[in-house]
Amino acid sequence: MFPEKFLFGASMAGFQVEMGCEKEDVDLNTDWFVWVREPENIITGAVSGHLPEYGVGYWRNYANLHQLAVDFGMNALRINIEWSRIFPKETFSISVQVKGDEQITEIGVTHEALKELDELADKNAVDHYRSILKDMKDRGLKVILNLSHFTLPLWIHDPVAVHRGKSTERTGWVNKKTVIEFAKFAAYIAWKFDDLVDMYSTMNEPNVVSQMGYIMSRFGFPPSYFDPQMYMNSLLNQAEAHARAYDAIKAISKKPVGIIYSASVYESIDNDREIEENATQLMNYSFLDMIHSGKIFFQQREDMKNKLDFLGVNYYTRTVIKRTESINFGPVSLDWTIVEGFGYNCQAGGYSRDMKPVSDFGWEIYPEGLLKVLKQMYEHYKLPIIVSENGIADFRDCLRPYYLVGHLYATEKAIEEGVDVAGYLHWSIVDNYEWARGYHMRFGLAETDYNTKKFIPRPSMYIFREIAKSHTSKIFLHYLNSPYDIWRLG
Ligand SMILES: OC[C@@H]1[C@@H](O)[C@H](O)[C@@H](O)c2[nH]c(CCc3ccccc3)c[n+]21
Repeated sequence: MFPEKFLFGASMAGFQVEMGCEKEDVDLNTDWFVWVREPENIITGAVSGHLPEYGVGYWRNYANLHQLAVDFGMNALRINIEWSRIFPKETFSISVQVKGDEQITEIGVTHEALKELDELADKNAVDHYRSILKDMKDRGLKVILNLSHFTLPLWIHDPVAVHRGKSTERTGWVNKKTVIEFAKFAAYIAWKFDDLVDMYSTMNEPNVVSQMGYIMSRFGFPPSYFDPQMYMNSLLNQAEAHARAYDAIKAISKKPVGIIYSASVYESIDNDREIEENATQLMNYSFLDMIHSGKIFFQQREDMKNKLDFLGVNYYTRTVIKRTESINFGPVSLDWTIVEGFGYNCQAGGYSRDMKPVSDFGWEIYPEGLLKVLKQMYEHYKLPIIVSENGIADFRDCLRPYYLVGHLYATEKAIEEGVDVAGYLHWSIVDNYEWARGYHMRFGLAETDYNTKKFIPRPSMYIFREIAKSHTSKIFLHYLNSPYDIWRLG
């Protein structure tokens, strides 16, 4: 059974759902807004050519989406506040007390600084986000507020300039100054919204931002510039930014503050335990260790430890690896590589090499991996966990019922085996703008009609409601495993 207070909900991101109704709802001031319409990216196929301003329209029709959540058994939603909407212009001029330069160990945002930030802030955006969060609360939904979800204000990041190798100050998370500006933003959000927030997350998937930005530079994420040193700097700066934002929020709020991290389970094709441990350490633990134990690779930083009250774990599928001759790039060296035909690397709409079904996105259905990763993460950090993203791109909703039951069962089983899981947030409640893939990928429990902005619940959404109401996934186990024999969770 799921605990009485278990959070059943969904996650969303501002850039992926807000725009779509009126012209004035469009936020022109982010790196992603510019990136997805950059001609080079569209012509080369790096991005879909779809534009976010034709999307869900949540900025205007948030009440419908919140009511849909309530109607289908949800008691929580995760959304983020777009930094660029609150501060469309730079905040460098606001002075705060900063200790350290190479290593920023403390940032003091005084009340004076908050009032000055209030002068710069877009008051309509502040008020509008307050209406959105208040509407969630009024309908009995818990508010899980994330601050940064992939997008950065254009005054922080010029993705095309970086992509072209041009010299610019606006290098996003690679620039140390971004740590200070993010701490100001975090303090301001806590100051203006704390009465409407139940839990904070500082950022979504810092590891993905760095990996897709500076290593996997052919997957359409800004700035798609292969540079291992920039990869490392962006990771380290995001870890420091999290720690300073954690302190800034805690100076104002008593609510829990965590981070949302993209995790996978790393399985060797030939039972090579050593490379599984190496991959898990590098990909799942190395970033989070920085803000949990203060371990920055081989250095200890007291100002970075104990900066997590909970962990948001985003899990979609596994990663199968095999040993290789060590590959050294910059500060990182790998003795493993990813094997095609499993996990994220399958043929869309087909089957994995283990004959497990694969989504429209080419991701293998592997709920066993969620059970494993929840147990690994809890064993390693002993922190409360929320499954903050889990879902499948499946326009026809023919795989999602199996995916949903399998992963909710994995979550329920983890709880029964002693893991402190406080919630499950599906990705996502409605179809939305899928970054470099635009509207092609449909992750919604409900289908989005992008013409009418109506949401049509898919069959899976009724399954979600029954599980949320009965507080167990076991009512569906018998019906939703055998045809595909997807999982053996024991
Ligand atoms: O791709 C589905 C979702 C995105 O829509 C979310 O914004 C993002 O938080 C998120 N992360 C992941 C797993 C890592 C990943 C990110 C982007 C592309 C491919 C894999 C999947 N998703």
